[in-house]
Amino acid sequence: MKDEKGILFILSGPSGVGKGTVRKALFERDPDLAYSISVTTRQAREGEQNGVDYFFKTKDEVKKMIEQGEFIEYAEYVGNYYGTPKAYVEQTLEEGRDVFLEIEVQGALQVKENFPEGVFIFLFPPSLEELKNRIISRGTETEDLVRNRLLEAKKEIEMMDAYDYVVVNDDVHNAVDRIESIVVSEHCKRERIASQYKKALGSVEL
Ligand SMILES: Nc1nc2c(ncn2[C@@H]2O[C@H](COP(=O)(O)OP(=O)(O)O)[C@@H](O)[C@H]2O)c(=O)[nH]1
Ligand SMILES: Nc1ncnc2c1ncn2[C@@H]1O[C@H](COP(=O)(O)OP(=O)(O)O)[C@@H](O)[C@H]1O
Repeated sequence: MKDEKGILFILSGPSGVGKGTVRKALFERDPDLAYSISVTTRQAREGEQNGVDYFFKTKDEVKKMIEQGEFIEYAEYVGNYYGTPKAYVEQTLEEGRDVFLEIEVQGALQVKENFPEGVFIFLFPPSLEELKNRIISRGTETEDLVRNRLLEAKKEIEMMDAYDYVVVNDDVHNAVDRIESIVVSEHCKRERIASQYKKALGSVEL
């Protein structure tokens, strides 16, 4: 086990902005990062796997988990529940690994209350028009749901001042570069690197 706890990063932003795409590209580059798999009541999309993309549960199962305090945060989003299981996040941070949450804005604001030391990153679309194109091109939503998600997106963008960082997702590689820089600077800020050097200095005889 490492001496220091990992850092909790919260990647948030409107549906369709590219959170999933950017997070997957980031994890390919940095396999030491840990991803917290959320629980949801929504239907699995084609190709999605239980326990990989989400833990797919019924409404009753999720309500029970809420009652038993098993979530760090949860939110109802376009008719479904989404929540972050507490045990995995706490245990993984204790082990000294950085954990990423990929969640919508209401949930991110709840995390801020319970984990103020978390690092909050808002992924921003190059434009609302491009956001709409991305939701449509993904082809997972009906016309009504696209509209609901865009209405939600407008409200979510208004909340971006509550975040520590705003990253524009114009290009996936650029967005991942920016997020990697944030991870490095947060580690420097917490002097984890400096404290390792201090220990090494202490062992040198002058
Ligand atoms: N609050 C909260 N939001 C989540 C969680 N997991 C996923 N979400 C968000 O819920 C929204 C809808 O997710 P999903 O149905 O998978 O659609 P997509 O992200 O637009 O592909 C997205 O903004 C997700 O980031 C969670 O555990 N808690
Ligand atoms: N930088 C980008 N440029 C162009 N298309 C993108 C970019 N990032 C993501 N996309 C596309 O936008 C759509 C929505 O991305 P997704 O990762 O599912 O978003 P979210 O998880 O935020 O809902 C997908 O079709 C994805 O391939």
